Amino acid sequence: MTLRADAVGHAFDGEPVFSNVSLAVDPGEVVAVIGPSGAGKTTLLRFLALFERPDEGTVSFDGTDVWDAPESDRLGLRRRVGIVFQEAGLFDADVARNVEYGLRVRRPWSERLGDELAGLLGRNGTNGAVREALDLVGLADDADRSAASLSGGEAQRVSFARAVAYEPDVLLLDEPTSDLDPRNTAVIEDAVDRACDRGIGAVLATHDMNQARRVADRVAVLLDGGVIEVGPAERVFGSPDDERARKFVAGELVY
Ligand SMILES: Nc1ncnc2c1ncn2[C@@H]1O[C@H](COP(=O)(O)OP(=O)(O)OP(=O)(O)O)[C@@H](O)[C@H]1O
Repeated sequence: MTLRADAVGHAFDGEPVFSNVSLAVDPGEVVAVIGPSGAGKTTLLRFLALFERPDEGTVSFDGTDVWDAPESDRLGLRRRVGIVFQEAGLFDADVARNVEYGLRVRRPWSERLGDELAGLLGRNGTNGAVREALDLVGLADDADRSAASLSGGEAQRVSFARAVAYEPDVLLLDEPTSDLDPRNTAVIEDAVDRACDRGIGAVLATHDMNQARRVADRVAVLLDGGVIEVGPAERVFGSPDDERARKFVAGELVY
């Protein structure tokens, strides 16, 4: 499934953030959105997550304009997106419960009812998906640990597992490793790779140019109120067309 923003623009309290932004993510690809603080990376991800509607432009899934669709369809489409924020946001329960939560809230209620019945019969029904997701982030043996006992890096890996557990079509990753050490960062980057090998598309907002180089197939540079450059990572980092993009990726633009 392709998630696409077309000619999206938005202003907060009369202050434009960006205009005419178009970006698509296809199955299996990682698109990095890089740009200085305040450029609107999070705002763009929030539109792609269907959290809110942009002032201008459209957001569509496989050609279906999300905000033109009936609300019930929109809720269904929203379930096809997994989101990982900068902060893990786990609740006070064990690791497995936290990951399972993703499965429960994202699935239609009829399927959840199936889980409840399975639970009443003494079987969880979601164990396989939980274990697989934890395995992706190297925490398969930590399912029973309490979330409160995790390090920040481990908590963020659980948050990633929670987002992939129900097999979304698209993952939106908003600075998922900006607070993490290199080892935990590498685990998450590897998990992104493996999730995309399974056909999940990902949009990664990051300050970390090296991360974008390592992980992204395509890169969009969001700067000065718009996407000033978008293309294969190699080209955007190697020979961008836009002079501001060149300076930005070279670390010569100071904001
Ligand atoms: N809900 C809001 N109300 C008012 N202004 C907002 C709101 N959300 C974002 N903004 C403003 O929009 C601009 C873009 O913010 P956004 O968080 O999308 O940038 P960003 O590129 O993600 O920044 P960072 O890299 O620091 O996270 C900023 O000037 C911010 O202050």
